[in-house]
Amino acid sequence: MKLFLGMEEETGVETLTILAGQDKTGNPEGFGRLDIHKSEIISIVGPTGSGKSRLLADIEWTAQKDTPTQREILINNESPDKKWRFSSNNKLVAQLSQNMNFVMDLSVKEFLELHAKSRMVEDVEAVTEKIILEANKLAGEKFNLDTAITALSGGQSRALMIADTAILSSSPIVLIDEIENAGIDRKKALELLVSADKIVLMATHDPTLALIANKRVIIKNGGIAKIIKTSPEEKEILKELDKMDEKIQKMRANLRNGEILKLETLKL
Ligand SMILES: Nc1ncnc2c1ncn2[C@@H]1O[C@H](COP(=O)(O)OP(=O)(O)OP(=O)(O)O)[C@@H](O)[C@H]1O
Repeated sequence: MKLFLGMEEETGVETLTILAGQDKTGNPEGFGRLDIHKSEIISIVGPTGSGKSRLLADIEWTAQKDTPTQREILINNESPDKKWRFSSNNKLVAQLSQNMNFVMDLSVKEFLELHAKSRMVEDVEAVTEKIILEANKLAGEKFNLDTAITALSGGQSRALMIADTAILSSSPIVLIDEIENAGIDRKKALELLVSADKIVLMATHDPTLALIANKRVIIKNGGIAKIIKTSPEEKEILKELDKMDEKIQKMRANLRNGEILKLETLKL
């Protein structure tokens, strides 16, 4: 990717491996190992309290049988270097969640420039413009470089963070905890992250998101009960769900613009 030229990028993570541990009762998990590759999306599903966030936390901490689940995380087939655990500059994992607020008094431009400079980007201007372009593709209402980051809406902040993570962050792994109501185009957000060679793990209950992944991890009682490959039939279902989603999005936009909803929108 052109934008990465000249940056001390290349974190070199090809695979993330999860080696099975135990569930809350101490029984072994229902799988042996899971290898996840660059540009792959894995979804994580399971009831409330079943352990989805715990799995994300195990990955973030690169667990070495030292968490309640006894799982082990490998990077490129090896026990990860300590640098991933303790470096703030070279983080393995970027987290995206529903709650994202800025507290600094900066414009979007100043914020992105600061980050770009810290990443030693050569053409700061081109990169900041690219991020805002991509962020505006994800957000409902457009914003510009002069907008104060504290003035961004929840959806705009998340759009900005996702575009920033995809384009500027060196973290090869992105963990997403429930972005159902994030007020952004979630599908485009995932496409953007995956096109930047990230490994994406996403806890979700939304079928239009869960089925984008080629595999989904089923969590029960604190353990991975099984790993399901998304079937061709499910991919067909996803296409239909996307059509429904498009109609819902259209009506959402109509509502936002103060329009009266029309039955014909359903027939599009
Ligand atoms: N294998 C395990 N052994 C022991 N404790 C576990 C295990 N897995 C999860 N837990 C604990 O169970 C609790 C609930 O797990 P967690 O918060 O990950 O659930 P969740 O699926 O993310 O829930 P929600 O959907 O409500 O966010 C946490 O305190 C977590 O540390």
